[in-house]
Amino acid sequence: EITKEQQALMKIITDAYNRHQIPQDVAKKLLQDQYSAEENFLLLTEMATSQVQVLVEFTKNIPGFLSLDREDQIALLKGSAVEAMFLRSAQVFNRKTPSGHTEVLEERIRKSGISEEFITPMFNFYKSIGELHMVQEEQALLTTVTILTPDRPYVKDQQAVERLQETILDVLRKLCVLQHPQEPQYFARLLGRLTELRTLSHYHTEMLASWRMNDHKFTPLLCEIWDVQ
Ligand SMILES: O=C(O)c1ccc2nc(N3C[C@H]4CCC[C@@H](C3)[C@@H]4OCc3c(-c4c(Cl)cccc4Cl)noc3C3CC3)sc2c1
Repeated sequence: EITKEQQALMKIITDAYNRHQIPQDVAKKLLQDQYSAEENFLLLTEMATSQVQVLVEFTKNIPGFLSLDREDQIALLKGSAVEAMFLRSAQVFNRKTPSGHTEVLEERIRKSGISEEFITPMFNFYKSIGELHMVQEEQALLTTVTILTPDRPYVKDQQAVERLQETILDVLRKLCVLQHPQEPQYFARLLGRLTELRTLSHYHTEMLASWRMNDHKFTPLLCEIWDVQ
């Protein structure tokens, strides 16, 4: 039911998704021993910066993305970065063999000056993603669907983005039927997570504002992608 070219498309995207990861020496920094709120924030800033770089590289491998209008490419990246990073980091929290980073990452996030009202929905999301037991192809395609959301702010040619997104949604829908035959609603559940991601993205804007109120500094790349400072 999945055509040859859909198989090829899925392979390109999944291979790119697996190839572009945070370098292990950066991830390892989570394990170093300072645990002050300041130290945690600095570490999380460094990791977010590294993850944005990884995200930009991954996006270049989405077939058709580089053919979009240049400014639209930027608008899609800016509009989806937080959501894509939530999806990517959900993997860390839901790994079968916890890489030891899981606990320390949670610890550092909980103690980095983020208010409880954002921590709760954040970890509920991580849990709800875990319950889906997505295969890596589903994770890669779902992240791609999130990046190719046509109605992000400042996107001019929404039709062009919609065409790309629909191509990916078609493959994802078929893959869900194949991977979860006992659960016909699985694809709908996956798309429901995208709604949850939009809510988290709004919380994230408030998280940034409260960090800034406490005079926290971000890196130039984070300032650019999140329009802060
Ligand atoms: O492959 C691994 O082993 C591995 C291990 C740890 C790890 N941590 C990663 N993070 C840590 C952090 C949480 C997930 C997204 C970002 C990357 C990073 O974001 C921190 C962050 C966030 C953020 C948080 Cl706290 C949660 C979810 C998403 C984001 Cl963008 N917002 O602002 C910030 C910076 C403080 C400015 S990727 C990763 C991979």
